[in-house]
Amino acid sequence: MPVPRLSNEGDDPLSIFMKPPPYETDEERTDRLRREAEEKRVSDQIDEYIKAERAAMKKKRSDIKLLLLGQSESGLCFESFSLYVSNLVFSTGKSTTLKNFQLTFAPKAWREERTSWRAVIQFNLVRSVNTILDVLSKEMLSALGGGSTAHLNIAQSSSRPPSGSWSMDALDANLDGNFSSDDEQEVYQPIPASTFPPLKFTSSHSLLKLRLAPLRSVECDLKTFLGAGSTEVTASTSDISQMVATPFDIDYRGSAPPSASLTRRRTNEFAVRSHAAWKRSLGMHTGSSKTRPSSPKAGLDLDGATEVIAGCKDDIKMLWHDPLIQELLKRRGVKLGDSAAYYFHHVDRIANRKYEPSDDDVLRARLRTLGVQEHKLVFEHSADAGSTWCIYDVGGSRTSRAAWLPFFDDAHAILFLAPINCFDEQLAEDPRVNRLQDSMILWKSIVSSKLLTGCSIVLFLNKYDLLVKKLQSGVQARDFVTNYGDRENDAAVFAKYMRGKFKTLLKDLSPKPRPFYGFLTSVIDQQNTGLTLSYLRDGILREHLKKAEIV
Ligand SMILES: Nc1nc2c(ncn2[C@@H]2O[C@H](COP(=O)(O)OP(=O)(O)OP(=O)(O)O)[C@@H](O)[C@H]2O)c(=O)[nH]1
Ligand SMILES: [Mg+2]
Repeated sequence: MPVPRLSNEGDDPLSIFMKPPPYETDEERTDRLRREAEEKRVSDQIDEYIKAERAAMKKKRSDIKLLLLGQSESGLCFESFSLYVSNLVFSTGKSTTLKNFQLTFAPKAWREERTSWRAVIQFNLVRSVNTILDVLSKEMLSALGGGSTAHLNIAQSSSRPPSGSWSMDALDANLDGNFSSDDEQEVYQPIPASTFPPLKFTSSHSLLKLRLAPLRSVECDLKTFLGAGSTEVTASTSDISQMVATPFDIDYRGSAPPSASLTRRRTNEFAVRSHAAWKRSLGMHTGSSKTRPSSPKAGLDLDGATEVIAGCKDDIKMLWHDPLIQELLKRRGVKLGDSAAYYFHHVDRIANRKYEPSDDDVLRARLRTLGVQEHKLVFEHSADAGSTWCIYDVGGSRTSRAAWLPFFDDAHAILFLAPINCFDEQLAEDPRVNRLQDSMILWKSIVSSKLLTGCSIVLFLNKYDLLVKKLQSGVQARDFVTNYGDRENDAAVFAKYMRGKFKTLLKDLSPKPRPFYGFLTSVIDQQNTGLTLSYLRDGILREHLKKAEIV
């Protein structure tokens, strides 16, 4: 049966309107066609513009902003005591977590960047060697009666009595982070020389010092090349009063917090950087060592530094494996940073002319973060290939924390790292404050912040591997955390206890109810961290989409 036509094409007003005039000349026709082509071009252009706008809006919606927060701190230099603190490093693992993000979700970009970490790893190794040489020199000098440092105990934590013990109640009373203790100098108490029998150094130690001397200038060169991140912040005692735990915790009384650009202008340390200068100098995607450029910045021949380090390989091994040196480091409580032992263990590979860093080497590398650094993570795999996350990695020292505030405004998620192994350590910046306590003060401030009400917050209780080692070495948690009571001195039990404390703080202090996500992590373990981050990515995305009412 023929379908009845509702209207004849000839009756359609649009068709009538668009119909060419009945007696059109050739010239008029050409003119009309040209006009129509032009109109179509403009119309297509508008369509394209709308399409691009839509895509940009969609992209904007899916761009997650993630802040990596947590403490870290500086070596503190009391000049009159001439302490061996040059290599003191306390951090939480924020930058290492960022590296794990790259390794897990952007492996191709990670592989291209990996070689550029070589200079940092060499610097970390050389710096540890030089710190040991400093301690050795001073000890040998004082054995000859030429110095007074043999009378100083610089141990910061486990080798001294638990003067830094704290209770959860004390935490409640000290929200501002200015925890007071009776004797701030206690950490640096002199001890009588007779406490230890003298160490008998020989001419081989003097020879080692001589043969390793070229590493001094290598350290200087690498430091110049790598920039300010290669030096730990030092603070004089006079700075202590200025350094509160949560400088961003200011009541702006209705006025807006300072913008990122304003903060950026105020001080260079607070600048947002997308890439460290040393990475730019290396062109980031450096190929083999043959094509690696010399640094234009320092006039430094990186291959020359590699040569010197390779030439010192056997002496470095000898220094590290010398039982007398190990005893000296123990007696003097020298801390070389979390990765020193790892790099010494792999010195055959690292102190080599053909050295190429492995993934693990890069995860262990230490370079202090200055201010706030922005990283664009472009996902390479899976359903969200091509989507971008903006990850802000911050410097965690108390002097850096004021720079965090402008980034709270539009953050979607915060990954907060607290080093669970440091329950027996004090801040070098302020020896009155226990490090885990400082982390909890920060956590309280973050979870109670009104600015961050809409933000998902995730906790990493990090450095769990170091906690296991510490408790196994006999350090008693109850000596430092008084409320811990008679619970077992076991890493899993202690971690569960602390996780509970962080959870309670979040539940009690959040302006609005929010779920607690708390993980025990060792972010140098790439496989487990990768799994945790995948889980986290899904969770953050789901929360984000829910808030944007996309699902
Ligand atoms: N053993 C162990 N070492 C870790 C862990 N997390 C980080 N580290 C090491 O600790 C050092 C410092 O880590 P970073 O990630 O640079 O610390 P950060 O929090 O970024 O420090 P700042 O930039 O100073 O705020 C590096 O050498 C890391 O390899 C961990 O879970 N276990
Ligand atoms: Mg960092």
